Amino acid sequence: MKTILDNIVNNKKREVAELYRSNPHFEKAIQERSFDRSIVQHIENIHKPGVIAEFKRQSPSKGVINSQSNPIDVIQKYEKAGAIATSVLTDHRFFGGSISDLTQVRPHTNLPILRKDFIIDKLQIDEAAASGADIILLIASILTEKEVFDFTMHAKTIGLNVLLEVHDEIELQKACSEIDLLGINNRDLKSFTIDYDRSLRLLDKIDNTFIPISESGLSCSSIVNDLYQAGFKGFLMGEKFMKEEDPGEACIQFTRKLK
Ligand SMILES: O=C(O)c1ccccc1NCC(=O)[C@H](O)[C@H](O)COP(=O)(O)O
Repeated sequence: MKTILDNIVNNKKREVAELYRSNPHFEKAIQERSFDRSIVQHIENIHKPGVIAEFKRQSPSKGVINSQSNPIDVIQKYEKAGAIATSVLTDHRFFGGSISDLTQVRPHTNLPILRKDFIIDKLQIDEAAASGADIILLIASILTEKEVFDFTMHAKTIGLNVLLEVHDEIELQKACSEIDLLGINNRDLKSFTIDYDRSLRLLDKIDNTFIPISESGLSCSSIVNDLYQAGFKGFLMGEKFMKEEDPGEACIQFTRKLK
């Protein structure tokens, strides 16, 4: 039986084919990119949990989360809250986002921006760089080890940081030394169940050259503080903020409780 993730990837293949057909020219925008927003430096300079606050309108697991908020307003408040980076979901069909959300917010924030999407082709990496992203997400479960390596090298060549998302030890074996951030997803992308202990169990197995990030289903400051004490540096959080009428304010309130 097909999972949601299979459907997302199949749809992504159609979108990538369409992108190729449109014959985009990303080279100039890539050459003109500025390289002043490294999440690696940000994360090493703060001495508390680093929140990567996400702009997310809807999701396969929760349906519509927030259809009202404006990405610029939200992300400016995320910055005020002290987030170390922001994540912008650019998938339209399943998450209600778009690449124009990314291009829109770029001039209005100094935060490093993660393009949160399902990357299956190098052209999407070029598109991310040309549209203002500083970081891309690679999801180990939908890529081969070779693709993880090739896409990472390509992203690094054009000045992007790479967050590799894994869910178990088998996926962890696809990591290559050039990635910057290693994300452990607490959400099982097949069943959508959340298990924070997954982060803790896998943490010991992570090479200490990677910056460990705990992703998804995080809503409680005490859990984030505990995961930070255990060794996680960054925390990718979307729904906790986006389900509120004022997501930026929710982020401000949340980050005050981190230590
Ligand atoms: O969020 C989902 O339902 C989802 C389903 C299938 C694939 C990916 C999915 N989420 C993408 C994400 O990475 C999350 O938006 C991100 O980790 C933040 O999670 P949360 O704090 O639980 O909104």
